[in-house]
Amino acid sequence: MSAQTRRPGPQRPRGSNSIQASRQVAFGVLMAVDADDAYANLLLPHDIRRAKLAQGDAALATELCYGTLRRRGHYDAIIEHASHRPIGQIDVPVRNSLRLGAHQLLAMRVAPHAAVNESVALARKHASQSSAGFVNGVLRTISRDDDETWTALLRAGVTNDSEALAIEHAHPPWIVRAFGTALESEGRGEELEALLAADNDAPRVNLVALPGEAAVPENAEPDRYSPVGFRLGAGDPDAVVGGSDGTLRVQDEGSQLAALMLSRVSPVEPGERWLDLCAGPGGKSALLAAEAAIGGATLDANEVTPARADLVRRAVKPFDDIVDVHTSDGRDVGSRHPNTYHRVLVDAPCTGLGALRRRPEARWRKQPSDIAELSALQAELLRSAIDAAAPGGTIAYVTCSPHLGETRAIVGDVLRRMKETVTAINAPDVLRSIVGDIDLGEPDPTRSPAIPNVQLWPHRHGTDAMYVALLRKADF
Ligand SMILES: C[S@@+](CC[C@H](N)C(=O)[O-])C[C@H]1O[C@@H](n2cnc3c(N)ncnc32)[C@H](O)[C@@H]1O
Repeated sequence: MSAQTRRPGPQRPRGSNSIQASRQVAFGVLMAVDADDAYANLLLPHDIRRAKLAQGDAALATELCYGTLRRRGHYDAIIEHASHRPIGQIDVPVRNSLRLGAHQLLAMRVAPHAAVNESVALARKHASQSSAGFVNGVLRTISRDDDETWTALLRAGVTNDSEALAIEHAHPPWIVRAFGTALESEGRGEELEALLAADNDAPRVNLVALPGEAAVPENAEPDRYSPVGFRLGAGDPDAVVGGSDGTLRVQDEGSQLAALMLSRVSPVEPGERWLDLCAGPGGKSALLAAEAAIGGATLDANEVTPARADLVRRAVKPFDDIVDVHTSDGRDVGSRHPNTYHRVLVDAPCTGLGALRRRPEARWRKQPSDIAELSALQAELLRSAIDAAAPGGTIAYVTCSPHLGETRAIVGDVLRRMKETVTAINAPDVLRSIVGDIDLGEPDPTRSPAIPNVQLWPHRHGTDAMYVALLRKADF
């Protein structure tokens, strides 16, 4: 790692030039995300433990880090304005000191002198004495106005609505447009602002109690929709999960519903064979395995990346008598095992645009070009899943993205090209049979074929923006 990208070490004693441990940890993660493409949600908990932060300091480090990363593009635009320099021309440690300072000045109730002084100290320590003066000057300029005023200033430079929303809600404009298009396709374009705002709220930790193995704890708050999901009112989720032998797991409610829509689409016949084509790290495999065990079915869980296949093995450990884990390219599974499986899940690799609220930096990393690359793979995996399905079998196509290029475009194309082989099952009806009443968008009647799919949304359902389509293979 170069001197420019060096990450700060653990907690240091405080002094006139010292930096509070929470800021040190947050800054280290910002640096690793910027310079080494690290994932904040994986690195931050590790660094908090390493620095032995007490609970309050850990919460502060989390807000500093996630808050700064979520609004990074917004702060960059303000920094460029205040410094008259493109963000890409500011050294990595200097720009991250500035971002951290900007977040404290504009979005947190931190005393301005503390926000400025600690960012200056970070720049002095991780860059140079001269950069400390630059950071001081830029942050003092930023501190003269509040976030509302800066936002109005940035907005004054744009003329179209999606760019204005992008500035206000700190999302890249192309993502705002993609979300707008997806909502409009359900006749819900007016919900765009609520969706963008929901992406900026950290989600509460959601858990699943694997059916047949564990019950929702009595003191827990049951999920709004998932019959096996819950949240903890108090208590440490890690401790609850750790003490459960793998039968209580952290899992978004939307992911639970996607797995249950496949396992409960029809009564399970003993001896059924199920396939999870893209299983890593194994969250849905674990829930499918629990459901399979109850119904007398077996599960093949496939994952192309060996390290992620190991995570699947760990996730399905309570069910190792009925689950086999394989490490194949899912695109080959259909030709190798044609007409074999009664239920197939394709939880396709996707942009993850539906889970931006839990991956703070992700929105700034994604590119529109990711869609074209992924959609070719998604289509191949879905075709392989259809080949692998037994006659009369069910295929669930799932993405954690609402981008129409990854959802309806893929399913619509398959339905058109393979209309002799597959038909769409009414997914909203299947979901309602599991959860009761739920407010879902209507399929757009102007699109052909109209696909009765399910699109969940953070702002409406409190879940990740999970997409589910169910297909039935013809019974030749
Ligand atoms: C969205 S994730 C699946 C999440 C998983 N179902 C869960 O709930 O934990 C997609 C997975 O597909 C895997 N993958 C990517 N390309 C693949 C391929 N060609 N064949 C099989 N798996 C693939 C990725 O490594 C990733 O683990």
